[in-house]
Amino acid sequence: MMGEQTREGGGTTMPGRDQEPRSYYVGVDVGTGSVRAALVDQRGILLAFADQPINQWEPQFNHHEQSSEDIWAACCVVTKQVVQGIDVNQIRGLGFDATCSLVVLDKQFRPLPVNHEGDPHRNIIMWLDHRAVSQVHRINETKHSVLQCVGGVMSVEMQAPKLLWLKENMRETCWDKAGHFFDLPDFLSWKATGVSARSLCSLVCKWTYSAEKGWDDSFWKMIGLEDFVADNYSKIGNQVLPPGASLGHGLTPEAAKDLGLPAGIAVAASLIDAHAGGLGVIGADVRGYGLACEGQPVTSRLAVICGTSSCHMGISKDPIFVPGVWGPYFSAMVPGFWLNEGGQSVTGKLIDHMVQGHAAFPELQAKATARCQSVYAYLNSHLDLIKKARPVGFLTVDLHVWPDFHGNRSPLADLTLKGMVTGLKLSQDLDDLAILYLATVQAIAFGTRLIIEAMEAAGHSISTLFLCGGLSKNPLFVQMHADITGMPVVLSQEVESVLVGAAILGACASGDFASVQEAMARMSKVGKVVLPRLEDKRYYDKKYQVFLKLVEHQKEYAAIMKGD
Ligand SMILES: Nc1ncnc2c1ncn2[C@@H]1O[C@H](COP(=O)(O)OP(=O)(O)O)[C@@H](O)[C@H]1O
Ligand SMILES: O=C(CO)[C@H](O)[C@H](O)COP(=O)(O)O
Repeated sequence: MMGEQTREGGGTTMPGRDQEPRSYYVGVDVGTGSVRAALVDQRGILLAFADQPINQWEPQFNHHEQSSEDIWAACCVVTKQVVQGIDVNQIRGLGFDATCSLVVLDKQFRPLPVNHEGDPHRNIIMWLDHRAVSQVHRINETKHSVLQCVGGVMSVEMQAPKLLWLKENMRETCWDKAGHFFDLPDFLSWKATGVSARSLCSLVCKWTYSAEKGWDDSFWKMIGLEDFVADNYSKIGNQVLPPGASLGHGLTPEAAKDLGLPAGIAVAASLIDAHAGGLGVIGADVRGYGLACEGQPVTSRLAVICGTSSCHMGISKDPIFVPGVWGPYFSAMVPGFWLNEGGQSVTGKLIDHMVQGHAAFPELQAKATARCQSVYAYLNSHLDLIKKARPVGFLTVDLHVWPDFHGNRSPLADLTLKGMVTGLKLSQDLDDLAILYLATVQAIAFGTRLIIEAMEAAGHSISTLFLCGGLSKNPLFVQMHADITGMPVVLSQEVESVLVGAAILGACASGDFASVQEAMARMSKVGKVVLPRLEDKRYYDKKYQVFLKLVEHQKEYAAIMKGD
């Protein structure tokens, strides 16, 4: 399935027909399920958008793989689409963001298999791959000081355990032959420019690099990856640049041909996708919306990027250590600020799983198709029908979900946790599916509340949420986040704000803006504010109490089963 849409930008007609000469930037966003590109102008207006799904393989449970060649080919398709019909000489810069997946290449930069089947096409261990459980346990047992900067506990989704897994499980076929391990955003900028410098964002957030102290030799030696120290980190990056910095001589002629762009245009050091979403939303001018954050520093804003997973990005002037929340990471998103990143590993993926796995899903699909609606739009209108006079959220008074079907990333940092549902009945009709969907959406919002409470207990002071990503297109998801956290939710003028973030990188690399902060202020804009229904607070406070009991009970069950 391929979607493409172009639309008018802020009162203009089509790109290129403006009276004023314009500068354009191309943003490319590689999410878990698809690659998207946008043509964006210097005001942050999206003039063209295209997307294309990408392949994923799950050869075994908890093993998730992708192909870097497949992803690059999709980047080329969508980029060519968004620049069709414009004068490409007006394109000033290109920025990439991507999921934090691990790309493995040999010494000649060719893909190497990360699987026992030996399929070299599948050379990416995806971020949500949980194959390295034993490795991450051993890494955490070292209690090395670098763990303080990942919330005290390293996640199995980070790169060090995956690298150790490759060394321990695929020594001859992968480890010994490998020449380059890239985070996916850095692979893309290398592919575009031939420059293998890594972004500070990926190395700091997923590889234990410190913006102030660099690599810590003792960590790599302690976990059994001393190989990297011996060759001065050449395989994982010994040249590091801030996101938005211009790379080498810009786009190479070969990549320019692939992407349909002029050779030599500026290409930026990239960002992880959640961080690009953060740049796309967090700096917007909120004057005139009556929001508390208008009179508060930018540190009162929490960007929540909700796609396959949700990432909760909070910034601070001084480092804040939040148990179970990644960071503090210096300058990994907004330069000069510390970043804490909370997260839920599966959110969009969980909603899809619950809906698609239900017995009434074929009926839902047929009815939604008949109305030319997405299944989510259909479910939302179905909930509106069955709620009668009550607020929709009250339909789940006796149905509760714990959402950690893929472990808990934050703030419990426990990959052994599982999903829970309580309140099931014998019915399996469409009403039942709609209410289960609602309870799942609510559970994800309660997870966000738990993360915010952990961040506030450690010193953050958050008043406003800025949502983006695929799930922010779902009005029920947005309203539940407002109601359950009690905070207003700001949605950007551009729905595809992650792409605005990627374009901000391209704009910075082009030199058109003096700083990331300046580009953020000019290019991110408020579209809509969704206020919490404070009258429902008591109900959600009670449901939150149940939510917390669920995990308490899950731990008790595990303890009972472990006992003699
Ligand atoms: N129009 C929509 N309405 C409701 N939910 C949506 C819509 N579009 C996407 N989603 C949800 O968003 C998730 C994907 O978000 P997306 O940002 O595209 O993910 P990723 O960046 O991880 O590829 C899906 O799992 C789906 O649940
Ligand atoms: O770890 C992350 C960011 O640090 C993200 O969860 C990961 O990159 C996947 O993102 P998405 O859900 O948008 O596909």
